Amino acid sequence: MTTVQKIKDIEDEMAKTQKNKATSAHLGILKSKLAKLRRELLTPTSSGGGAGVGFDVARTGIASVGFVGFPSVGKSSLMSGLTGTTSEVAAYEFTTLTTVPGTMNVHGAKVQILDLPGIIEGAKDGKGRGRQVIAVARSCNLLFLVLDVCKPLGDKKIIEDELEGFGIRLNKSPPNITFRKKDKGGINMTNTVPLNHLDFDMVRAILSEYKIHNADVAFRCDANEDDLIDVVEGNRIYIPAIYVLNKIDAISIQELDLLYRIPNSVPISARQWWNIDELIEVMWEKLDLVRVYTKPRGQQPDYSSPVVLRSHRCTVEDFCQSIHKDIIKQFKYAIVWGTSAKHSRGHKAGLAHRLEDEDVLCIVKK
Ligand SMILES: Nc1nc2c(ncn2[C@@H]2O[C@H](COP(=O)(O)OP(=O)(O)OP(=O)(O)O)[C@@H](O)[C@H]2O)c(=O)[nH]1
Ligand SMILES: [K+]
Ligand SMILES: [Mg+2]
Repeated sequence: MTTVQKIKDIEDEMAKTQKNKATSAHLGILKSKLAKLRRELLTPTSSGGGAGVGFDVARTGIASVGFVGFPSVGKSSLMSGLTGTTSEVAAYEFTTLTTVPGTMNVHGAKVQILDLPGIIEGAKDGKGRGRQVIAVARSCNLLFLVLDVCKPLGDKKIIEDELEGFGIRLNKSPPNITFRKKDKGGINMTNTVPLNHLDFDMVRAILSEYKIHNADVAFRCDANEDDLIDVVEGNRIYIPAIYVLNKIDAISIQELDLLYRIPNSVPISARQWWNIDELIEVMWEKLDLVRVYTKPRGQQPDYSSPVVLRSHRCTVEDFCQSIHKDIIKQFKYAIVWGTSAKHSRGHKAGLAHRLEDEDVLCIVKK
């Protein structure tokens, strides 16, 4: 039996099993089995998995945004308009067959855009080029899930399931669970908040499915079995996503009003180039980048070309590293102006100081 068939069998069994107190541990075990099989699919082999020919492209820019969606929803139309790169647009499905890279400037930051082939239901299990597409998506800093407004909700669910099945978690942060394997002592479970979805038996059942019989598990969030499996599996990727609802030129104002209720969504028309400003604003927020303007001593700051950092690595040291590795050796102190500075005259800071968006920085050398 192939891995895909095994997955299908377990999914069928889960669908047949009623969810209640008596079956919850059994369902937890099935979910763990499913997670393990999906990991097998993810692991690159000679016959597939990973990114493939035409899918690996050179990475440029401070961040990359992948366009994922069903065929012909308008991914290439949007990507061509944003980047000025030509990615073929046509009325037939599967026009785009590989990763097509382009770059755009978002508020001073150079961002790479990756146009991808359309995916279909079953993509994660090897249908179409789905696995290659999703493998590229896993490596992006932000995803645009492009949907056709004429059928957004059904498509949204299918695409989310495809990505979830491949270990991608959208607009979510890692569950606050710490998990440590031990040599002996059994399973020791603690929680700082009430647990409404898990009890000791379920936790033990899930862990034993992973042949883990001795471990400390500490829950600091109201986790469910999926969260626990994610932590045990450990290869989950948490990526912010924007639902780009395209082709609003084809619907009425009333229908548009309803669409605005979908969280993390931006309705646009790539054809008419409507509401692209809002899309770029939301994109900028989700990218969570930090622009730092350099000020040479005794001169005005250079506002034309900021040094752009990612928000989890934005100390003065990260700033120096991103310019040149030798700057650290000559570094004496920095003077910072902006929201991270304690006073407006300029704040003397060391390498560990965390910078904020639009700070101005002057490096004083030894
Ligand atoms: N009405 C309307 N049509 C659009 C819009 N954007 C794209 N289209 C049309 O939708 C069709 C598909 O556009 P593409 O940009 O090729 O779509 P894609 O998602 O890249 O398609 P694949 O590469 O085949 O997956 C083309 O005929 C476009 O002209 C839009 O905003 N409104
Ligand atoms: K197309
Ligand atoms: Mg395309």
